[in-house]
Amino acid sequence: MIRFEHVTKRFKGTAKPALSDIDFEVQRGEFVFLVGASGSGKSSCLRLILREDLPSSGRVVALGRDTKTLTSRRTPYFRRNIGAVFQDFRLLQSKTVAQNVAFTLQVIGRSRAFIKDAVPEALERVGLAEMGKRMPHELSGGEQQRVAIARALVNRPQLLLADEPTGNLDPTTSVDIMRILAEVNATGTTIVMATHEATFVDQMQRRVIELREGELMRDDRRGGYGDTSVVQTLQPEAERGAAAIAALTAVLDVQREVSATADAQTKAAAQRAVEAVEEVVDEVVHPTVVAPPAEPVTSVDAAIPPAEPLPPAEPAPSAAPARAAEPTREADAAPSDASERRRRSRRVDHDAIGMVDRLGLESGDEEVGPTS
Ligand SMILES: Nc1ncnc2c1ncn2[C@@H]1O[C@H](COP(=O)(O)OP(=O)(O)OP(=O)(O)O)[C@@H](O)[C@H]1O
Repeated sequence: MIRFEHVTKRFKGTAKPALSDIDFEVQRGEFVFLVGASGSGKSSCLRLILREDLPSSGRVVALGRDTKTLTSRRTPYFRRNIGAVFQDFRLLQSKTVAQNVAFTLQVIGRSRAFIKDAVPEALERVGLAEMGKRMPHELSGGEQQRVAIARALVNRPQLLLADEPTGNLDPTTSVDIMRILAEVNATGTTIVMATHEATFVDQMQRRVIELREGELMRDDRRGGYGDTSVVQTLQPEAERGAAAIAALTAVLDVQREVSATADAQTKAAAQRAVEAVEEVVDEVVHPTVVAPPAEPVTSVDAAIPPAEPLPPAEPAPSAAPARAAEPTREADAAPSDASERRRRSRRVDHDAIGMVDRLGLESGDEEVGPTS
């Protein structure tokens, strides 16, 4: 799904690279936390995956595409398979909740029938089924982030990138967001999330990649935020059943398209296909699916079940010697002025350049889909 091969990223006018010789691989269906102090290179990693930047050396392969050989013209198509969520939500303030979610689909030319089904479905998924007509400023921060997640998911991306999605939220609201992300991951979407939130990282026990000053310090299959265990790079195994769930997601997509256009016989065939895949998925992955809590979430501990226990991992044959000795709790500190300025300028860029530029193409351009 994602592969970094000896990736170094240097920015003009900086003495030290933002990323130095980074190597890791993310498999389909994984949930990966990127942790590290402010300035350690987390956002740079996400920008490389989204092809908002290119590596200075090394290779970034995402969804089967080498981002260096992907042309700018085809990049918008590539990005359609990647949802992105940011700390500052980035909603279009002049549009309603439903219009925000629909906008991405309109930009990429989805049919009206598809949009009509997909938008309420996405809002329902994040618990905002009743709020489609509200304006963003009428929502709480947590609700705005849920809209942003619905928007990121509405086109059923294979990969969701989240850059500190709970950074502007209080702890209880953050729990809601993490629960939604855990549920999204349980339905097969790969998630890479940059975060400073030690609590969630410790509690969820997912894979943790730790960066420090642009270097990869730790890659733990089931890590905590401040884990100081021996540093090693592990080859992750495929998450159980993730491929099957991804297959279901794909079939449901087809079914939704079909139900908008096809005749009764085709619809019935699509329905049978869904049921067959659902059966397989249920058998294969049922134990790993995260069930939403029956009660409203009241505490961090009760909210997000940790990942299932793993069979003992084989030691990595080429385990690197320990480079990390200390947890990076300093990441909790407020971001520097420079970092805040950068964050703001990125936001302005996104709003100004707009989703149309990110995702839209001229008519007649060729579709570029993922190859893996
Ligand atoms: N466009 C840029 N030009 C110059 N330097 C940059 C640029 N973007 C990032 N950097 C530098 O690269 C390093 C890594 O930055 P990055 O934003 O990836 O860190 P981060 O871990 O995401 O930090 P934060 O948690 O504060 O968002 C920092 O030293 C930063 O100043």
